[in-house]
Amino acid sequence: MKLVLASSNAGKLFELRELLGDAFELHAQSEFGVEDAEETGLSFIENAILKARHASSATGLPALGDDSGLCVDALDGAPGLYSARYSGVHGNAEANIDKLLGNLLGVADDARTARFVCVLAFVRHATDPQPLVAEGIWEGRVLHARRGSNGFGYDPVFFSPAHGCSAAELPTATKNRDSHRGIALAKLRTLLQA
Ligand SMILES: O=P(O)(O)OP(=O)(O)OP(=O)(O)OC[C@H]1O[C@@H](n2cnc3c(O)ncnc32)[C@H](O)[C@@H]1O
Ligand SMILES: [Mg+2]
Repeated sequence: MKLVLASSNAGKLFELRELLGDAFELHAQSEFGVEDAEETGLSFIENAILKARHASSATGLPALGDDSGLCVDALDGAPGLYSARYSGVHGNAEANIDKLLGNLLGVADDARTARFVCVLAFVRHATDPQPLVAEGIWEGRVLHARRGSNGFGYDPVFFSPAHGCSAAELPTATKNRDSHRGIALAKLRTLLQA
């Protein structure tokens, strides 16, 4: 199946291509000159659907939207929906991490609980009244300093107790198997087969 990924994030594209394998031909929206959708929703679900509809409308192809982020308990769920632009500059992972660590200065390990959330939305066409929607959650906590260099975004400061290391210290295949995105995609595949 040929489909368009409604995202400009290279990290997402890389992970989703690995996850989807050969049965899907996943094209970045940039290949068709599609600009980013306005993320005006108040939830990951709303934004994932907005993104997918926008890309499908512009390309005429089925589309996959990914809206994701890091929700930190000590910060009332921030950066959450605004994870990509937490520092004020969209997509600046270094500045986003610096701001996050600054806001958690002095917060003890057991109060640094957090989770990665990913919602994937699939639309068959731009006005599809029945988008397929799947959510994945990955529990962990925010480290005091960066560890590792794999992955993207907040991976260097996200500690996964299940793995005993940061997300950026995991090989791609392990992150993809156990991450919020990997879990959401496994659920979406089940919905696609139903
Ligand atoms: O909207 P698109 O174009 O898809 O790209 P984006 O980077 O703006 O994506 P989001 O709006 O969904 O914001 C998600 C942000 O959450 C963070 N994030 C999401 N998944 C992550 C992961 O697997 N590892 C690390 N950080 C992640 C990262 O900072 C992303 O930029
Ligand atoms: Mg975005």
